[in-house]
Amino acid sequence: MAEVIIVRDPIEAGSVAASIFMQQIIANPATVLGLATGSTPLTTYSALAKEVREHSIDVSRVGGFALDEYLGVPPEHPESYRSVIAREVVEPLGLTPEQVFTPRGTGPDIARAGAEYEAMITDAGGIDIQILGIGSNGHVGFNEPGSSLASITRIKALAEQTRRDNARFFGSLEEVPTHCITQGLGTILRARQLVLLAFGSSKAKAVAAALEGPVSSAVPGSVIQQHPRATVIIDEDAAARLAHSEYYRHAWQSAQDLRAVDF
Ligand SMILES: O=P(O)(O)OC[C@H]1O[C@](O)(CO)[C@@H](O)[C@@H]1O
Repeated sequence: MAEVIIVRDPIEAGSVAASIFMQQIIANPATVLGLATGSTPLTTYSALAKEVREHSIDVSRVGGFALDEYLGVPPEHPESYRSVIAREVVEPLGLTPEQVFTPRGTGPDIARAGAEYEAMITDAGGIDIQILGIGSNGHVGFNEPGSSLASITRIKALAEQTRRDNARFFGSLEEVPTHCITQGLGTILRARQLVLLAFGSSKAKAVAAALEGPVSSAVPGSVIQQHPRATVIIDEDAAARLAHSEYYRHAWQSAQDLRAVDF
């Protein structure tokens, strides 16, 4: 079972998650990060960048792999996940673009892009710590409901709900791509540590299903239950539908402990 930490707001979640990432990077300066996009990880990335600056952490050997990419969106497009990761992670953390990889969403022989990406992750020694958001329909990465629990990086169609959710990043719903390339649930489960975050009432149903429902491809986020080393950091609105929130609230103490970690 994942450790569940309920926090007051996304800022606090970001500082708790950044502490976990810092511990990992300090223990292993050649850490391979698994990187999510979307709005959820933003407070973690900015808190981590602040910690890295303030403690002059050497990140020259850190590597990174993004979870997913839109299909057919060129890397230089401002909403490609390559661009988003460059803005939100590479620049603030002081990494070079060569340290971080995103799945290829364009180019020749696109059907091979998933297998290529899997090979790149394997060659890098696997992902040490993966940050995850969860979609309002329970998706993680772009593994929409119905994705195989053993799936690897591949091309997928985006659910209509996900396209609507992500329309805010594009001019209109019509401009949101229909397909993506995403790490699979099997790829995600191979990461050595998972940190899943969720904020707001729109995520409450997905969070409850993922943490307390059956492990099922109907709720891709439920794979978190199968991981031996997973932490879930959620605000009170996202925790609102959990049946066992008293137990999880108890975990609030560990948020205090994590914040007190002295680097
Ligand atoms: O964080 P958001 O924008 O709510 O999106 C939920 C999740 O969906 C994805 O954007 C799909 O890639 C995740 O990376 C993200 O965390």
